[in-house]
Amino acid sequence: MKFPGRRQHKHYFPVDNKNPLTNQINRSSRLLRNYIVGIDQVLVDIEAKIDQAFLDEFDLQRGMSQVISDEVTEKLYQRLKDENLIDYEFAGGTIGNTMHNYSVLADDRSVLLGVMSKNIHVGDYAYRFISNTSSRVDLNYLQPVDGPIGRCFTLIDDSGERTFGINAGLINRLHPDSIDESLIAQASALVISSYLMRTEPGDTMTEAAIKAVKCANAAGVPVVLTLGTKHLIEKEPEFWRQFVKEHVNILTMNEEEALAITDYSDPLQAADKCLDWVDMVICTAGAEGLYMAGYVDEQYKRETEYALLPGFIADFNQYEYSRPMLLKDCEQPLRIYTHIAPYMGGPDSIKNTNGAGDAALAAVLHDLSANVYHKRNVGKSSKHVQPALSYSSLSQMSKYANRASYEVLVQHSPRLSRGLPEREDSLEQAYWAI
Ligand SMILES: Nc1ncnc2c1ncn2[C@@H]1O[C@H](COP(=O)(O)OP(=O)(O)OP(=O)(O)O)[C@@H](O)[C@H]1O
Ligand SMILES: O=c1[nH]cnc2c1ncn2[C@@H]1O[C@H](CO)[C@@H](O)[C@H]1O
Repeated sequence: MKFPGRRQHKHYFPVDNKNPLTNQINRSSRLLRNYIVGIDQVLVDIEAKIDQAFLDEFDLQRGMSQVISDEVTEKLYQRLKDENLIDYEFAGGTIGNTMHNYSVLADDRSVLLGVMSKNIHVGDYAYRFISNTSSRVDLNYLQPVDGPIGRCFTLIDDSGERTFGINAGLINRLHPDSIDESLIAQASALVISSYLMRTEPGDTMTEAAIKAVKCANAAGVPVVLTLGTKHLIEKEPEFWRQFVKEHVNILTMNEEEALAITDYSDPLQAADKCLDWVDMVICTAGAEGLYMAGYVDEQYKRETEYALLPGFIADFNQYEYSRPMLLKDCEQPLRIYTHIAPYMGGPDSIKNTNGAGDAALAAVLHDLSANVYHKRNVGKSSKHVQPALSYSSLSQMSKYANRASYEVLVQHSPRLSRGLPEREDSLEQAYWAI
């Protein structure tokens, strides 16, 4: 497992130095591995450039992720083909992307739960999904189904706004019996999305997801929820508040979803509100960058060396150098916050923002699982006197998340094709130093 950049010696791992006293990871003994689990509606993205008239013709609401019938799907697909509008067809799904990106960044195992067609033919969607997914993503637990996986028409208009049309296939047929409880209980995190609750009568996905969540809660495995799309939250904000409060440890959202669940349009204020319900919050805010919020016990707080920032909470970044903790592990909890502007001010030209938030989450998951990995293998390290949730500080994680998002913005696909460079040619070493 590697992090990008060169960390200062005491923060850097794996450790180059082979001195057995300073490096307790003995490379000749077998290291204890860890993994994360995600559940998704297994989808292939079909991306095309369209205009408003196209959306109107197919009765699609701009900016939304909406389910479309087989009949509409066939007409829509035919139109895209006839007019040569399709840019690419590639594995997608918000959690599928996150697991893939995590495995690419961490060069380590993640497990994806969902369905997969029993009969696969070269070139079909199921084939494409598998062949566009990192070999580090363990697909052995997918539940076979007698029919197609889903298709997600990712329709991009001139302003860059994307509208999703989902042809569900059998994506919501994941059965609770396919949730292996011991797999979940031993994971470093369980990652789900609000989309898993958008099902039709007869579907079993929601039940399966709830089973996995309850199992993770009982085993003390952090549950990570990504809010998916604001419209789902706007429909039932109270349900989501309750769900998040009862079951979720880490909440990820963009500023629109944050507004839908908290009623606050200021991402910092919204993140702060969410700390009433969860242990850690990641709120992406497009061109404004990224906010993170969490808890630390008073005795472990660390002051930032950056300038203090004004905002809804004055000097909100004061303790951003602290490593976040679960609220239950804090004797005297202190709320900590950080903000980071887009990496290098954002790319000169954005190819596509689709999946930028998924990539940020993948980076945070890498940091979280690195902490579990290190704790399992070097349990006596002074690093683990503090029962922290992550390996790095809130500030450091936000840099990593931001860097991963940038990589997605400058390519067409929401999935990374390689890890991040260990050294950044374009950056001072100091960017990664703390
Ligand atoms: N217009 C932009 N300019 C610069 N950076 C951007 C821009 N849009 C996004 N980013 C970067 O990407 C990150 C995530 O963006 P965004 O808030 O759009 O995610 P999202 O809406 O959750 O994406 P998705 O749901 O597609 O994964 C931001 O924190 C920022 O670093
Ligand atoms: O209903 C859905 N379920 C699962 N994933 C979805 C849904 N709608 C859109 N995306 C996925 O979100 C990713 C970008 O974050 C896209 O790749 C798309 O596949």
